[in-house]
Amino acid sequence: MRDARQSEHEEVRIVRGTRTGATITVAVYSTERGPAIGGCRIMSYPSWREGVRDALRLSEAMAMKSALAGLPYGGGKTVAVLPGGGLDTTRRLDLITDIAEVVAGFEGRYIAGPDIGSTPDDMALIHRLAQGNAFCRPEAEGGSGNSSAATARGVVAALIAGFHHRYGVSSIAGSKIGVIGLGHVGHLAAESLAREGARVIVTDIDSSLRADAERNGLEWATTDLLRDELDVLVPAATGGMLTRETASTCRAGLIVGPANNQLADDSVDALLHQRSVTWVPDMLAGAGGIIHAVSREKLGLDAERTNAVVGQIGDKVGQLLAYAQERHVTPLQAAREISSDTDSKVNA
Ligand SMILES: NC(=O)c1ccc[n+]([C@@H]2O[C@H](COP(=O)([O-])OP(=O)(O)OC[C@H]3O[C@@H](n4cnc5c(N)ncnc54)[C@H](O)[C@@H]3O)[C@@H](O)[C@H]2O)c1
Repeated sequence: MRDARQSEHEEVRIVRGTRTGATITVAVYSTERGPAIGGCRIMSYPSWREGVRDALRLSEAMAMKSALAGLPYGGGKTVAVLPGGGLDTTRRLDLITDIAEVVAGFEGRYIAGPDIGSTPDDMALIHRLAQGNAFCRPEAEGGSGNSSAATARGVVAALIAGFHHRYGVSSIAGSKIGVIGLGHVGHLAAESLAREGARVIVTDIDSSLRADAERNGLEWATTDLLRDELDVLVPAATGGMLTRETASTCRAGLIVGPANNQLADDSVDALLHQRSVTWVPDMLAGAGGIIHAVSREKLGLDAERTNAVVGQIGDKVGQLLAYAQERHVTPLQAAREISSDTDSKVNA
């Protein structure tokens, strides 16, 4: 039973970077399954408290992601609040060094990875300064490199499995799919879905991406994808897009995408469920990248075997949605129950 007065996080450190003054939060939700892993987010926030709140939410989601993916790791997250006015190259290196110092203090209980605002090169520096506790260094330095392609592969596997559950067919050819966010993951996923024969409509706040998208067979949206009639909506931008308001007007039958923390709050999951919109939890749909990093760097699997493990996300999505249907629970409840069940098996 949750006691709302007590933190569920195992450990949270909020540190003012000695070189940059940036507020850096490292939140470790749990190390029960193994060391906590989670990305390092560097972005601007309205206040440092918002940064801390994001670290708390994202680290909990990472714990669920690891458990659902069956990885021998717990969940953690770093959030560094970008100082006003941004950072030049030297100050940015100072910030990564500040972050590495905090990561090093966890002595292996937390392992960093890239996320919004950080790169495989940053992980190489953290790896050097924090006793090797960073994933996804560039391949030339012995790491598994950028994980976006694996994340996109996992999203496509999750989408096809979700499609089968929702519509009873496995082929997405001819379906209408909307993708919000054409960044590292979004553009790879969108192009791959178009290759499968879907009509893929895309949007991004960066309109300079339009020409490239159209060259690659994607349609640029002229309407609001969050309100359009779609077979599938793919949130691939930032989190929090599914609010009570957008969920109550959303006309997609299925929502599945990589964006972390898509639901503004847990009540949105229930609202989507009531409205018969099938939502695939992002903790599972977006797990391809972390599965790739762990499989290559820690489990020593080759590229082919790693791709096969990433592809198993499809089976896991099918199982999760079937579990939710059989027990009359929402997908988020199902994800919580399945992940805590795998945690208790680890602890047994
Ligand atoms: N990269 C990975 O391997 C990975 C793994 C797991 C989860 N994720 C999550 O998936 C999402 C996408 O990751 P990414 O690496 O492609 O990020 P990215 O920063 O490369 O791309 C995000 C894109 O979304 C666009 N965008 C932002 N706000 C938008 C809005 N309101 N409407 C439309 N477009 C908007 C940005 O312009 C950008 O092009 C993020 O939430 C990330 O945390 C990524």
